[in-house]
Amino acid sequence: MKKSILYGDLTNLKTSLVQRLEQIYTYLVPREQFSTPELDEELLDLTQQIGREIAVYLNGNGRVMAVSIGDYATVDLPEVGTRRLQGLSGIRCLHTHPGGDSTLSEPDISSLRRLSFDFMGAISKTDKGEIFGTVGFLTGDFQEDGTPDVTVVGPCRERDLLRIDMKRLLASIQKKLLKHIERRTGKKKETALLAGVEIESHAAVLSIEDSMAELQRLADTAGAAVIGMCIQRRGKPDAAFFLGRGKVEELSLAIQQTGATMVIFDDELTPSQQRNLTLALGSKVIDRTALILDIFAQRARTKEGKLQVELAQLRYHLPRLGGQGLFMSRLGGGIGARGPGESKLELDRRRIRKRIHVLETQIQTISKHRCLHREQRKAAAVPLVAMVGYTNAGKTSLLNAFTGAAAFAEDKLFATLDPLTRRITLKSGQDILLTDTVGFIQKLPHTLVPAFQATLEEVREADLLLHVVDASSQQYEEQIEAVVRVLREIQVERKPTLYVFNKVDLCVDHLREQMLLRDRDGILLSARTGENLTTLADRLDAFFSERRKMLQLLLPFEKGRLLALLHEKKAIVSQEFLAYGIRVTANVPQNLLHLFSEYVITDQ
Ligand SMILES: Nc1nc2c(ncn2[C@@H]2O[C@H](COP(=O)(O)OP(=O)(O)OP(=O)(O)O)[C@@H](O)[C@H]2O)c(=O)[nH]1
Ligand SMILES: [Mg+2]
Repeated sequence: MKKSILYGDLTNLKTSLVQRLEQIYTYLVPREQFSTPELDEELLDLTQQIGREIAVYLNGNGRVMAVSIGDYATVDLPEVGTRRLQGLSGIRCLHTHPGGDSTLSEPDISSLRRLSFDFMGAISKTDKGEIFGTVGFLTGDFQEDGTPDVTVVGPCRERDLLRIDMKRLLASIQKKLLKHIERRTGKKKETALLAGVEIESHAAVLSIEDSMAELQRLADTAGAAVIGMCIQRRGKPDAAFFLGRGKVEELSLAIQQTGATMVIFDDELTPSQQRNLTLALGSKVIDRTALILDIFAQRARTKEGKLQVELAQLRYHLPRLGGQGLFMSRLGGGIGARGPGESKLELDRRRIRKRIHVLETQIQTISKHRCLHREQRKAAAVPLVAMVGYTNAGKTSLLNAFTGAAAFAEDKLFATLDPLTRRITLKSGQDILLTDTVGFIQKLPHTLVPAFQATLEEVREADLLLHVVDASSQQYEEQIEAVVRVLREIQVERKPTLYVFNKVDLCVDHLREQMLLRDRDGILLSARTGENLTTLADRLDAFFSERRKMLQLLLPFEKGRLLALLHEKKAIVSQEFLAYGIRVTANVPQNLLHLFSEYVITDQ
């Protein structure tokens, strides 16, 4: 089920109109086309009824990503504007003009430039009911001061605009833009085509379109520009080529036309599929796993993180070396060659096995150290709260907002790889440790799950999980589902969990807010604006105080340290110094109980 957020000015709109506006999310536009007559008709009819302009943002698959009402230029879209310096943004903007004039305005042109839209289109209806449109593109050339050149087609009749082959036109603009970037930065940017198979019988959590959109974000995060994609529906993937032969030929042609430097497959390829495809396509072929490994390699920070990534890379590449050794491993590498494992990938199999062994030993040693750390922490009895959640949900931002720490947050997938932990003192005096974790994703390849044991171990140890959800995402249900599945895999799905719906500043729909909380114990907040952060702190406080137990204790005098600990936790209800020790009534936090078990007189 899809949820639809409407952006912008919804004041005084009848429910029936709001519903119709939400239905716009169900429209699909073929990639070759400017728009469809049905979509144009509906947009213009709605515009007439509400007297405001409507803007629709479409992604490369022709799916509607966002709908905004009113002056679209002021809408701060979450997904737009993050792919600068990549050439075109992959986002098309189509909007209506309430009057009969479809000419592009100055602000239209300037947002086209600023956000590198694939195109900026405007449509309007004349008094006679005819639809006219205008569309502006970047040309791929630049003025002397660096301003991108723009060309405008129209105003002309809708049917003439529908004749433009958008796919081809945009591919040629993109090619030009990337050349320009290459000249300016001196770096050749990897350009990628994406390929995916929709398995007919498969009950996937994400639709193939959403899965491909996620793959595109992953590619983007890894630093490759996506210049096209192909999807095939099949009973099952082809054993030798993953795709059908016809599709492989089509891809090969697309590589020649677009000059793409690599193809990224949405699923894990077998070593032989990868080999066959590399030879058939004559270009670099990687899969989702290799792409994620590549991102992990770029972003691992701690020693353990780096070792884990190198280990996963070597394990992934070992069966792929095949008889062709070096040649394949170079072609099969990630985006650019980089990461801790990069130079080592060129070793031969025997040496790779040896290196794997060394890494395993090193990781074991570090993991033992961490155990020790944990033991110390248990003794210090500070409860651990672990933030889990889909990648990009805002976990790191929340940790920052909560602690003022400058942990690394950015609008990329997998910004955090290694667990980051901060100590926080709540109002009641209760200390907690709040730990950030790597984001989960749908289709996280199984082989990578153990590679992130470091993160998962923290989750296993936690007293409470904060499941952070991007409330502004259309796919939030699917994302929750994907996270819960991983939690189940590591057997922690029964841990006490508090849902934190983040980014409510981007949600304008209050019905949606109610829906989010309907059957979950949760809080709506915004790490960005700070809204409701104190509620979260209060909830944490309440959680840990509820988990206390009232005890009567008799502490020997020499256990003054334990008495001090109870004071520090504000746990003491009464205390009395007797001849043979101290009698204490205390509200002892759950996680400290083990320290007092031998001194309990009565528990209530
Ligand atoms: N509007 C808005 N944006 C937010 C909010 N919280 C986070 N963001 C943005 O969302 C993006 C992702 O935030 P991160 O904190 O890096 O997300 P994360 O869950 O740690 O991501 P990974 O480490 O990749 O799993 C960043 O661009 C943040 O600025 C919020 O409350 N409101
Ligand atoms: Mg993060």
